[in-house]
Parts: sequence; structure tokens; C-alpha cells
Amino acid sequence: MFKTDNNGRSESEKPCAIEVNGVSKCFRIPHEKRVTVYDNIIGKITGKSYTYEVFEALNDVTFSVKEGETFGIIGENGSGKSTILKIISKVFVADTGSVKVKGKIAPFLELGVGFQPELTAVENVYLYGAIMGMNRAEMDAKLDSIFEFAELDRFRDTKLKNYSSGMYARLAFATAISVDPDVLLLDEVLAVGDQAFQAKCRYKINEYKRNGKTIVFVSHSIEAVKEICDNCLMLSNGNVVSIGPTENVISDYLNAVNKKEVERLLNQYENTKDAIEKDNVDPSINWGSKEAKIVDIKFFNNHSESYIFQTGQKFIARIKYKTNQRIEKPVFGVAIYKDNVHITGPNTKLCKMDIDFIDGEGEIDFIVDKLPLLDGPYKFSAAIYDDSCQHPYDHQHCAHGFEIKNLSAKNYGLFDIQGQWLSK
Ligand SMILES: Nc1ncnc2c1ncn2[C@@H]1O[C@H](COP(=O)(O)OP(=O)(O)OP(=O)(O)O)[C@@H](O)[C@H]1O
Repeated sequence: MFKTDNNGRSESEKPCAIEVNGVSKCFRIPHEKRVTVYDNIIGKITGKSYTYEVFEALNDVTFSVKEGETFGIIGENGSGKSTILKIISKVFVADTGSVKVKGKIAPFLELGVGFQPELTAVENVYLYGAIMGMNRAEMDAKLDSIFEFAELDRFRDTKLKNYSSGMYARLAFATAISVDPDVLLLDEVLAVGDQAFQAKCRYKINEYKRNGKTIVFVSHSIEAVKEICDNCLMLSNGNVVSIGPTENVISDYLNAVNKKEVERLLNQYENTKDAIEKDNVDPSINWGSKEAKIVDIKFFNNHSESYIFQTGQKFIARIKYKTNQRIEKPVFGVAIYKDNVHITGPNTKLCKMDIDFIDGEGEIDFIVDKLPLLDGPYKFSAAIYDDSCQHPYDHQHCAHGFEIKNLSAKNYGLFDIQGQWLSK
């Protein structure tokens, strides 16, 4: 079945609301800071001119957004998301390339661009309305609903410089939606305010979607992007690295984030491992008589080595060991911690797995078919003890770690206990 809009047009027939073509933008970052008039005069007298570093915030960015589409922009901090929104809304001018926007555009940008801190909230609302081409009578009619939506009625006459960043953002969002734009630019709107305000914003955004308005939505919340956006763009260091249906772009984004996270976790473990080998580690991390040593710990999912898992996924911890003599009846144990809370600590003896002896090099796996842990970073300990579990040969406490990252939250807390609801 073909998806059509309110005018019966299919996706491909819809005209573009925004066309961004080959946009690049550089910023000049001064090497020295001249704050006072004195600094500047001295600079002139000594003939020292400013030296700058040129920083490329956007490089040849091209994309288009169809009328009625909700388009997400994602990427790590500093990747250029806000800069491209500011160029679309004409707050910044691109160095090269072009931007075409069809219809009335309303930016809700970080800290409400155009707002003046020295003016009161009401004065700022009139100012925003004037910038958006609305006359005073039109804004008079909207004033109550703006302050009601922003939940700031008591603070109408407060100067904006005395607003908290949350109040500022609530006013900016309420004002931006009040001018009934054709194109709404939203930057991290769902990151401000409490849960109730965020739910109100979500409702409003969905109402805009239903009314066929075009939305460009910048957010760090992958869940919000997944819920709201039809298509997405991923930026990395000012470059477009992925563009297309939201699911695909989010998958590319998570892969990139995971890759970085894995590198960080492995680096951390390699450093600890190195320190343990050189016997140069905090005794609260590693202790034991060392006739048997843990030489490596690796984690695997169903298919491959991994350090980022999803709740319910297979989890294998592979412990590599080495002994310098025959060790009779060793006991291998592991433990998982979150925020210093000891979550679990199984060992081979408790699990009735008798190991007669170990001698030389070997590996042992601790396998969980469906890991029940919920989102967050976890620390992992591994140890080899004697049969009495009193004498440690090698105990590596929280030396390694892994993360659980679920795309959509299914539960709160530490565990997914797979409960069911029954209404009676
Ligand atoms: N006015 C400016 N002068 C100098 N550098 C700037 C300016 N505005 C942005 N930048 C730099 O450009 C880069 C991109 O910034 P931008 O705010 O677009 O990133 P972002 O993806 O929105 O980041 P975040 O997720 O942290 O909000 C950053 O390195 C930032 O420091």
C-alpha cells in the first residue's frame, strides 16, 4: 500500500521543504584571548596581530527534507548538528553551498535564538513574533496560551537573564510553536524540562506531524529520534556519514558509538592487565599467591567478541589462565558489579563443577544464555582459588568491564525479570 499525505501525494511526489546543498562552514578560533581594551591596545602597539586556527565545523553537507517529513539529525558532541540548524534558520551564513527553505520557518534552537536576556519574557515573546512577521495584535491573542504551555505564567515579567536554562527552553519552545510555522527546527527540545513537560512537547510534536508540518529534530536521545523521525542524517566531525531511513542511520550511529566504547573499555583493561603483569597495581584490584594466574579475560556474544550487550543476549566470559605448577582442585569464580553493588558471584564449586587439576595454559568459559541485566556499565571480576575457596591464587577485582545498551527501555533497575501483568 502507498503511504500518502493529506493531499493524497505519495512520498516521492512530495516537494522538498528544505534543500541543503554542499554546505561548508569554518569557524576561526583565536589562539590568544584578548578580553580587555588594554589587551587590545597592547596588541596594536606591539603590532601583534591575532592568530587564528581555522576549524571546519561542516564539510560539504548535502541533504533534503520533504514537506511533512520529520527529519532527525544525530551525531556525537561537536559533530555540527546545531551549526547546520543555525545555517538553515539563517542565524549563521554558510561559507559555501546553498540552503533553500519553503514556507515559514520557526527555529527553536538551544537557548532560544533571538531572545534577549535583558528583556522580560513577555517582551521577548513580542520580539520573537515580530521577527517571525506577526503583528502585535496577533501576538496579544497568543500570549496566554504561550505562557500556559510553558507553565511560566508567574514569570511573565521576569527578565530572561533570571530564568533557569529549563525555563528559558520551555519559553522558547512554546513561542516557536505558537507562530504556527510550516517548518519547525528543534534542537534538543526533549532534553529540557521535567517528564511531564517532555510528554507535552512530544504530544505537540506529534500533532505537528499529523498536520503534515515539516520538522527537523536534533537530539542525543536515540529513542526519541526512533519514535519521531521518518528519515535521519548522521554527522561526524562535520561530515555526513549516514543518511536514510531512521532505523538504518541509528544502527550506523550505534555501531560507531559502540566501536568507540569498546576501544575505551579494552584500553582500560589492557592498562590494568599491563600493571598486573608488572606487579604494579593497586592491591585492592589484584591479589593472590600467583601459582596460577589469569592472563586474559574476553567477552563474547553469540557470534563474536563483544563488550556491548543487549539484555537477553548470550554472554560468554572467556578466562585464559597460566600456572607455573600443577594445581589440584582449583575453583574458578567470577563476579559482576554495578556501581559497587555486587550483583552476582558464581563459582565452579558452587555450580558443582569439579576440576581435578590444571597445569600450564588453559581457558575456561562462564556462559549465560540470556543475560538478564539492564542498561549500564558493569564491572567484571575473575578469580582462581584453592578447593577451600580460602586461598586466592589470583583474584582480579573489577579489572574488566562491559556495557548493556538496549535500543528501547523495557524495564527500570538492574534486572529484566520478565514478569507478566494480569488484569483481574
Ligand atoms: N560560534 C562558534 N565559534 C567557534 N566554534 C564554534 C562556534 N559554534 C560552533 N563551533 C564549533 O563547531 C563544532 C560543531 O558545533 P555544534 O554546536 O554544531 O555541534 P553539535 O553537534 O550541535 O554538538 P552538541 O551535541 O554538543 O550540541 C564544535 O566543535 C563547536 O565548538
